[in-house]
Amino acid sequence: MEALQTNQLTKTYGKKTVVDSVDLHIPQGSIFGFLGKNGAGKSTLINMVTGLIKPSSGSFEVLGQSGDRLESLQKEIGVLPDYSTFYEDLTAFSHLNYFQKLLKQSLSRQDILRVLTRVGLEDAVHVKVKKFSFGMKKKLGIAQSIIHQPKLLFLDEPTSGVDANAVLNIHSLIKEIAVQGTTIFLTSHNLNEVEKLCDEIAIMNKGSIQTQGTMQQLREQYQQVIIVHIHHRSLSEKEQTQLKNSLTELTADTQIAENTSEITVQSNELIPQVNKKFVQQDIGVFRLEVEEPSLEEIFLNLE
Ligand SMILES: Nc1ncnc2c1ncn2[C@@H]1O[C@H](COP(=O)(O)OP(=O)(O)OP(=O)(O)O)[C@@H](O)[C@H]1O
Repeated sequence: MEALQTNQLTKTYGKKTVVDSVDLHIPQGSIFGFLGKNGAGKSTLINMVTGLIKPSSGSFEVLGQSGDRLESLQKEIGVLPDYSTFYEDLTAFSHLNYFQKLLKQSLSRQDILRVLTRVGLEDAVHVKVKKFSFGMKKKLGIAQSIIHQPKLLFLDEPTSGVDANAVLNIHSLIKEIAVQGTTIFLTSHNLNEVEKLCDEIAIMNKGSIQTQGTMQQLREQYQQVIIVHIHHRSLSEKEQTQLKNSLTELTADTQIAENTSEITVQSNELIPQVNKKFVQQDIGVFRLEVEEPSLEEIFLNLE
């Protein structure tokens, strides 16, 4: 069973198709990263699969149940929307307490305090939400989305607007929740965050899924060249020229220098052959580092 599956899911507004025949398969227990430029259709897709808006066509299943019967699954799903609204006159504690009762949970005072501590709001338990900063509201939104220990958690931009320390805390919280078996659907414009946290990534563009896979699969699919940094023994100018000449047929670009050289090749298979050229010329290699493209580079090169 998959945590979420969409089949040709589509949403149109008038003549504009903002989500176009999307097929997504999200395995249970994964941290799934969902990316796309502003206006790509991410929130619209999330709003459909969390029951906020109705699809124009297509279908979806959440935790093995048809999307038509989403009400029965509300206790299994947690959502941190792109902007949360709160009862400003309630304290953080009262807010969560009210919310857990809405979800028909029976959490003790200690349970609620534990959740507030987990998101880093232990010093604001009795502070009214209207006095909260943006980052504190974000943390309260996360607390609200996890209070009932959902099996599937949608986090839309969980770290935007929070300070660096809180970002790290939220990242460890996300990993911890995933280890406990919750599937996480993470939308973020922070590509480093997605690269660091997610098992699988989908990139949406103009309503369609442009690409989907693990970071390694995306690298293989979109990597245009591979840059290898080779740290070697000191080379004389003559040796540098000889080495450069011997590498011409293997490499797209070579930057040979006295102690470290940068070799650009078209595929991974060429790396051992490059290494062999060093060995043949009796050039000891101390370290060989392969530079991999970041998700940011892949994302920026798409389209
Ligand atoms: N209720 C609506 N009526 C008409 N058009 C809408 C409606 N909601 C969204 N859209 C349009 O659908 C497109 C996708 O919007 P959506 O909010 O899903 O994008 P997004 O990928 O979440 O963007 P962002 O990263 O900025 O949050 C946009 O062009 C938006 O203007």
